[in-house]
Amino acid sequence: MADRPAAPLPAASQPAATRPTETAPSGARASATTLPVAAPAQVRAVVLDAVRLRRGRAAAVAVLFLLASAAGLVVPACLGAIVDGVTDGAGVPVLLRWVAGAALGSLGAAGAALAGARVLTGLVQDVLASLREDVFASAMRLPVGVVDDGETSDLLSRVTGDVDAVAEAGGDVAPTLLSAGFAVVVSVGALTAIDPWLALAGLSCAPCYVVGARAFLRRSRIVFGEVRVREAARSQAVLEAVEGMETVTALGEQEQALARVRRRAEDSIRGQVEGVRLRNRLFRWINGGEALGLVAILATGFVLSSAGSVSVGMVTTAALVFHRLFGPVGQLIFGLDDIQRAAIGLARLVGVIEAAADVPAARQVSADAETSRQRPPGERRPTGVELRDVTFRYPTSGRGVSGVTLLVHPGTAVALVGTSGSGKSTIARVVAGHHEPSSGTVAFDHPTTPYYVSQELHAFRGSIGDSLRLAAPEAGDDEVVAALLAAGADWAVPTVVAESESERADENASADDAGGLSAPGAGAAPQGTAPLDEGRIQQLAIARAILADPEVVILDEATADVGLQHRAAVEAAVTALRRDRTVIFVAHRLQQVVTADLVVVVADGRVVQQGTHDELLRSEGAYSDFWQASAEPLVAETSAPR
Ligand SMILES: Nc1ncnc2c1ncn2[C@@H]1O[C@H](COP(=O)(O)OP(=O)(O)OP(=O)(O)O)[C@@H](O)[C@H]1O
Repeated sequence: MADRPAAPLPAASQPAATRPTETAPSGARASATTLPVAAPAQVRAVVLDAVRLRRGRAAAVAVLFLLASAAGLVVPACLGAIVDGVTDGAGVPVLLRWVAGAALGSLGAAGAALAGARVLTGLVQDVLASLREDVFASAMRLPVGVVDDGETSDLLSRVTGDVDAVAEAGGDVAPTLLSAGFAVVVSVGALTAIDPWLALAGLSCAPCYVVGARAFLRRSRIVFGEVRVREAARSQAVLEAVEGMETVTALGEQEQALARVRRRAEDSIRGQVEGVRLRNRLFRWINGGEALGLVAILATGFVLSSAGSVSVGMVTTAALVFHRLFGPVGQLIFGLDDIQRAAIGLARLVGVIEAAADVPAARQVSADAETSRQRPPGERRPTGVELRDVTFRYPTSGRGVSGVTLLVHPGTAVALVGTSGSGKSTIARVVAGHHEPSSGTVAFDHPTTPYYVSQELHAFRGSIGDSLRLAAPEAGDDEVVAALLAAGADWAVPTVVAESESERADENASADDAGGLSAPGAGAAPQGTAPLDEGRIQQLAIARAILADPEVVILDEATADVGLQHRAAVEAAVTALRRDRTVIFVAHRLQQVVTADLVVVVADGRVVQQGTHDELLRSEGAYSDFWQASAEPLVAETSAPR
């Protein structure tokens, strides 16, 4: 058997008692939300690592953008030569050669830029995909309260909104940033080659760009953040008024409701006007810088050409080289806002990874989790589990389990039974990897990812599809639907289908809507008609586990907290989850125990009996006592301090 490489912690199911990372890791700043935001150095390290792993493609991008910038210089150089040719009275064939050169140069530049952008887009998408996987895998190890605190839906907003912000910036801004960067370097080089004074004159625009960009960035985050807040408040007021129409009408408060909507709409408009003003101020700085640089180049060129050190054609080339920077530099400066948003998004994403880094679950296990999901179901390898002389004590109470030895054969189900506080959940959590044994070993037949489902009920905010995909980020709609059906959550299928249709509609809408105003909430996923009851919440938790497709499942009283009316549905879901897997379950009802291949009786932190149900019934001991007492539920609500 292979020693457990540190067990994972499916986020959606971890109990409060084992929340190990409520502190931010060093270097990560705790945000107002539960999850930390990574420090810039951490973000840089993650991005550089990702690029280093793809250094071939990164080098290709650099070479292509460099080529594009260099080829782009051919056009102004040829135009300068044409000016000189005309001045010197060159013939038409000579001038046509320069025209052809300019055409070839622009074609070459466009081709190289296109190829560079293509490779870059693939690279960015690839980096993002692996980042998103890392974030999901990390989220799997985070405690449920951290994953979603019921208020802010922080994790879901990170893996959707932040990934989108980074993807947007990666797709649109990164090519602009790179081409502008290379264009600036190559152009300054070209101007220097013509005459260093011309390069210096061109650089006179830099202070305007720097001052304008700094002023913009200082305010943009606040202003555009405020715009978003005010827009949300306006939408909220509209929604409240519409949803509460009957109450508003009954109380005769229509005027107040309308006034509130009007106030918030005006607030929102004021915010947007402020945003437009901010952009206009930036425009002024950019245009001022461009005018200054161009005038400086022309003036310097005039002096130089009068002195005979450069030709008029060369000055023309210099002016055109400078002019061709207007587009990319302007785009770059206006893209700063997106870059900033992407940087914040990245810091929030890396924050999730950093938060999970302290959880005692190794990264390799997350990789295992993904591997186990990618296996075709028929090829799932049943995995045995062996605990040898395992001891674990809670530092705060000194209680726990000791000397636990237990062999779970591949594909079998083991029930842990015992009175309250006897140590059943502790054994389950040790196998799940939530607690590292202070002595003894937990070993699996082969590296695997046990999936832990607790009795804790947690209704995720956000869409059902997203909440299921926490266990399997790349799962398609059909897989999500299959998991829901397997868990008997047929009721959720129409919602998930509507959610993904609405997401597609949103994507199409945002593709059509180039930065325009879309109706608030347009395409929002239809919400369920009623809040989820505990039975449905637990069915979703089990569907999530089915989607994760683990080889070993640990069920810690998964049906304990659902009401009697939901028990049958949840137990049916549990039966589907258990199929063809190795299962360790904490039983709280005798009826569940008879379904186990092995029953393990725990008392006072130790295993006191184990065997099949029939064997244990035949022998005297705690188990037959339980049956004789026929207590229902099995776990007496007694003693045991926590
Ligand atoms: N987070 C914790 N911190 C300190 N002590 C704990 C903690 N969790 C459990 N214990 C103690 O460890 C012992 C074993 O608890 P455990 O939860 O494993 O029992 P259990 O058999 O699962 O009980 P129940 O059926 O009530 O859940 C108990 O004495 C309990 O008080």
